Amino acid sequence: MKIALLGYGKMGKIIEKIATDRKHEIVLKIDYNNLDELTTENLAKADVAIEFSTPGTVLGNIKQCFNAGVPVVVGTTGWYNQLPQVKQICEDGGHTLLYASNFSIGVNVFFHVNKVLAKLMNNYPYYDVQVEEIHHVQKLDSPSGTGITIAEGIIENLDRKKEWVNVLTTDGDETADDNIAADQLLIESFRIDSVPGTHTVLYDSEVDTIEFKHTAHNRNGFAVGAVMAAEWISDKKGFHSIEDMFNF
Ligand SMILES: NC(=O)C1=CN([C@@H]2O[C@H](COP(=O)(O)OP(=O)(O)OC[C@H]3O[C@@H](n4cnc5c(N)ncnc54)[C@H](OP(=O)(O)O)[C@@H]3O)[C@@H](O)[C@H]2O)C=CC1
Ligand SMILES: O=C(O)C1=N[C@H](C(=O)O)C[C@H](O)C1
Repeated sequence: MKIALLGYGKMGKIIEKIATDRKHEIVLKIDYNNLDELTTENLAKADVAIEFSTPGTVLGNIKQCFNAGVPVVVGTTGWYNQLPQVKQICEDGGHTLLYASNFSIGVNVFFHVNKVLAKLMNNYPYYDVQVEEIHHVQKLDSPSGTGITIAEGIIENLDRKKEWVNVLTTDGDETADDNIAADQLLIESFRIDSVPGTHTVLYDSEVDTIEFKHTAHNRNGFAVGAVMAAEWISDKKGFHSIEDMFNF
């Protein structure tokens, strides 16, 4: 397949390596320094685009892909309040998009088990639950997209939680959960050094704590999943999330 990379930072560079290893060809690489090359004509040379840029640039890039008629895999996070609008434009125009807050296979298994666990915990009301996420200090958005997906999975399945709230804890701060109502689910975000991504669900009672945790050792898992998604979506139409691909 011919692939356009929209965003050529930490993720774009690893995706290039994985895609090339899988015998794909990179026909376009866009970062902040060559935005003038992001034209309909150049995009149309690709079979599929993979978008890992920034929360502020992702929507414009998605629209460019729609205009060029190129299916797009979106990994960028921090724009999910716009999902309904993008879904509408995608479906009305007969375009193709797949998005995921996290493309790693391990995290998608985690998402599935998280929902099963949340349903089970309806039987045990003396446990409170919270989500923690740790990422590198360059991360622009909080909470992480993965943290939001985990929280949504809990809220859909655990009757006593109705909405999530986020606290970004920086060095030296104590956890500020005093103002969290019983029906709110805390997502606590930490930004530390170069951590690739660690997500934990904690069920805490007076007598014990259950910890359910995923630790990314590097970014390769995200990149492999994104290239697999590009392969999967290249012959499809419509608006898809990664759940459609894994089909657990
Ligand atoms: N869904 C998933 O599995 C994962 C999602 N992510 C998400 O992916 C996004 C990117 O992450 P990461 O690669 O670590 O971030 P980086 O900051 O390393 O890379 C972002 C890239 O986007 C480029 N860029 C800036 N403006 C534009 C534009 N208008 N069009 C295209 N590219 C542009 C930057 O260029 P320049 O450097 O020149 O400024 C840079 O190359 C983040 O939102 C992150 O949360 C990350 C990992 C996994
Ligand atoms: O910015 C990152 O690095 C990551 N972002 C994604 C997110 O916001 O969940 C996925 C992964 O955790 C790495």
